[in-house]
Amino acid sequence: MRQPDSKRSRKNNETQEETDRPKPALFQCAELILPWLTPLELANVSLTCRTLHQISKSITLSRSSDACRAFENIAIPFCNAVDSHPYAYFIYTHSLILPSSSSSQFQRQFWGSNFSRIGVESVGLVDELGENVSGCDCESCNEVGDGDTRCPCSSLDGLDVVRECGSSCRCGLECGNRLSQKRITIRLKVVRDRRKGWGLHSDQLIQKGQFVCEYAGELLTTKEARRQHQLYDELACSGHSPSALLVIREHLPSGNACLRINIDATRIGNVARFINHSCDGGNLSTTLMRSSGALIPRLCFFASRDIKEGEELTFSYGEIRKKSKGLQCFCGSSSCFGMLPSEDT
Ligand SMILES: C[S@@+](CC[C@H](N)C(=O)[O-])C[C@H]1O[C@@H](n2cnc3c(N)ncnc32)[C@H](O)[C@@H]1O
Repeated sequence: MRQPDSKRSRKNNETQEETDRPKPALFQCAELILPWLTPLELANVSLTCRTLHQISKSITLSRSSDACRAFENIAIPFCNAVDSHPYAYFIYTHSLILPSSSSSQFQRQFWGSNFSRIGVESVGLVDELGENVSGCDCESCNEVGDGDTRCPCSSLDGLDVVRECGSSCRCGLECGNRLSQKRITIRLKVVRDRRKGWGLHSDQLIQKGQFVCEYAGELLTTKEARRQHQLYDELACSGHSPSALLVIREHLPSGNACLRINIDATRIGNVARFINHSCDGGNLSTTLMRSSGALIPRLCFFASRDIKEGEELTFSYGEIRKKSKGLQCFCGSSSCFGMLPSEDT
């Protein structure tokens, strides 16, 4: 039934007044402070009164809508149809970080509010005349302008490391040889599975060879990694959240030595920390990329075949050798070994 005009305009005025009315101080403070809280702190605060309960609810909703805390170009939502976990809590970084910087800088991170969407960084560069500059013009490169990947920086370094332009090149992020530095551009989602926990899924068709994401997290020394590994094993036995400590070995060109890289994304990482293992090698290939001027290579994921929208993204965590105790594997592939690979195997 249509409302009489006078009644409708009174209602509109009331709604407008409600929007214009200054929010109570408690409300304003809560909107600023609550997004900094951990899930447990948020749950405790939400029990104290109805207003804080409402704000906590909207923060939880906002957190579950973007696992990346607005640090990536696109939002990557959590989807859970199997239990009551709305999201997984971790501190977001889109690149590798040293533990020394993480300890002081990343104790807390703002996450979950209507105004938490920060400006997306532009990757386009302009020259002094305001023209768009594109293509590779790094110092070691004679070809300027076409932006393809023929720059000498892209030649293979040693055995398995691919080189990209980096801080020692004059080019910017628009360079065609910085494919893996442009952050995530593919639509993804983090989906809950009853047995494997969270997993990363594609939310669009991904073509074979496309860059998906890098494995970001804290770089640990081997001694620290061994200590953390032991701790995570103990925590896993008592039912704690899964860990995301990855060990990679780069074979050095001499062939006599290898560089061990330990990336721990358990506390601080990006969405790659949700990629589960598959015994058949999965649909992602891993490549070590070294940016020109950087000492440590980055571990990057590429589609090893065309991946359909909705498919889970997986890769092999490593070789499986016999071990009496370990986590059960639920990859579901016909070649499933029954157990997850582990550093100690
Ligand atoms: C890097 S995390 C992957 C994300 C994790 N599923 C989560 O919920 O955060 C690695 C952990 O995921 C679980 N996982 C990964 N692949 C699995 C598989 N094929 N079967 C069972 N659990 C798996 C294990 O608990 C493992 O320690």
